[in-house]
Formats: sequence, structure tokens, C-alpha cells
Amino acid sequence: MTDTEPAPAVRETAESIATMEIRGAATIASAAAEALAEQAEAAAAADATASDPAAFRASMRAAARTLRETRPTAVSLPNALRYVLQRMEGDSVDRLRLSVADASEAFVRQLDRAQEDLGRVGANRLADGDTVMTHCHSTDALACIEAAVEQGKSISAVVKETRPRQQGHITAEQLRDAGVPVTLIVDSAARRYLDEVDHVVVGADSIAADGGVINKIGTSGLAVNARERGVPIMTAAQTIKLHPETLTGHTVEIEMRDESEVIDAETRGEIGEIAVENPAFDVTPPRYMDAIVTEQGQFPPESIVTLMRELFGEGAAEPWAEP
Ligand SMILES: O=C(COP(=O)(O)O)[C@H](O)[C@H](O)COP(=O)(O)O
Repeated sequence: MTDTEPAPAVRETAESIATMEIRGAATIASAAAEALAEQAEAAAAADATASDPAAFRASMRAAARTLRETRPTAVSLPNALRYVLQRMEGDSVDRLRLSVADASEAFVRQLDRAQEDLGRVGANRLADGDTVMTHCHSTDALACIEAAVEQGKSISAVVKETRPRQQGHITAEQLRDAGVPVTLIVDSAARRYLDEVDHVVVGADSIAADGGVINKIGTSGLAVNARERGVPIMTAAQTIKLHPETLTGHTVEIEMRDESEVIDAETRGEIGEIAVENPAFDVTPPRYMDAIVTEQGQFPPESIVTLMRELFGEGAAEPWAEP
């Protein structure tokens, strides 16, 4: 490891996030915070950084940049890096290392607590006997359904498989394990099944200042259909999903993934010149979302900007940038 080269543990985490072995906004955030603690540990032991606080700090910024570059859409990732780096303090390497370890632990603890609190808030929107429809796999959305079940409500679920990576299968298994009767459907069957559904519950990778919800591709179509069928839809999103850069008018980058997730090599060979595109996320305009459920309560999407200003001020620092 040179003074700015990330530790192997950081490179492994970055690789796992990029290949989606680690996926989902909350899970990515906690893995990133933990990777920074591993970087601090490694940098405190490496010749180039062990006795040089400036080099130690530079190595932490470089590690954060490596993690930041893995996937562009879930703001929980830069928000996690910000949380830890902004709490890095001390004039010796040992103090710096400790402050990073403490911040990383505190971040993961807060994330878990926020999800529990959010689950209880979201569960209040679900009634005994409700059927919910889900899209993709969101630990925040699942927390709401699981909390409703823990409150003694009987809930069943219609789960969209979520092409191309079928994260719906993970949701289906987790709900089944929580005792929720599950029906798995293909994405294009969603509108048909909305007539049998009382509530749509989705997660979010980012929430924009105007209340737009950025989540797995297909969420916006589902929301429009839900509105047309008169089915309420909520997004479960901890406040680390609030995207501070949108406070100053920036848009959220939508990740475009490889076509190999959509077609295999043989099909590619057969279809020749046909273009394939694979956007991973889309934006649901606030008018199609009934509520954003956070650990701090539930909000009409258009009002989320107030909470965002309280938490982030007018914008976002980039503590990983070269000074
Ligand atoms: O869109 C996805 C996952 O996309 P991918 O599989 O491409 O990462 C999830 O709905 C959000 O990340 C929220 O998840 P959570 O509530 O667990 O943070």
C-alpha cells in the first residue's frame, strides 16, 4: 500500500459494490462506512502513513474516492463517506484512526436504529388484512412490512420479480421467512394485480429536494399505475437517502449497467446490430407518491425539502476531495 493507495479490504468492498454482491442503498452505506474503518486500521499500520497524519488523511480521502466511484445513484454511499470523514479528527495517527473507527461504528448503529424506527412509522400506514405490492429489494420497505407483522397485523404480499436482476426473489424469500404469504409476479403483470392490492411499498436510492424518488427502474411506471388504480404508494427511505446536492439544483445520475444483465452472449450474437440499454433506476415525480416514510416521521414528498435543509444546510461538502 502506498500513501494514497486504498487498502486491499477497501478495494474488495469497492469491487463487491460495483459487481452488486453488496447492493441496496442501506447495505452499501454500511459497507462503505466499515471499509473506511478498515482503511484507517491499515493506514495506521503502513510505513508510509503510520506516523504522518497528513499522509493518513490523504489515504482516507483516496479510499473514500475509490468507494465513491463504484455506483453513482444511491446517495447513501457519499452520505456515509461524508459522515465518517467529517468526524475524522486528531493530530496524531492514533487519534485519527480512533475517530474514524468510532464514526464508522456510530454510523452503522444509527443506520440500524433508523431502519427500526422507520419500520414502525411505515407499519402504521398498513392495516390488518392488507395486501402490499413490492418492487425490487429494499430493507427499508421490508422493515415497514415486518414491523406491521410484529404488531400482529396479517399482511400478504404481491412481489414483482424486478428484471433484469430479479431482486424481487430476495424480497419474496425474506417476506416468506417473516411469515407473509407471497405471490411472485413478472413485472408486466403489476397493473393487473394492483386491483388486489391495498398498498404499494417501495424503497429509495435517493430522494431529490423536489420530492422526486429515485429507485429501481420500473418504480415510476408502478407509481403511475398505482395512482390510476387508486392504490396508495409510499417510499420507505431513511434520511441518509436524502440527496443534498439536489438542494442546489443538481440532478441525480442514473446508473447505466451492462447489457449482459439483459441478454446473454448467445443472444447478443443472434440479434446483431440491435442496441440494448440497461438503466438501473428511474425518477418517480412527487405527484405520484403519497408519502416518504423516514425515521423522523412521514412526509408528503413536496415537503421533504424542509427536512433536507435542516439536515444538510444548503448543500453538501466533499471531504474526500484533494485539498
Ligand atoms: O433500488 C434498490 C436496490 O437497487 P440495487 O439492487 O441496484 O442496488 C432499492 O430499492 C434501494 O436501494 C433501497 O434499498 P434499501 O432500502 O435496502 O436501502
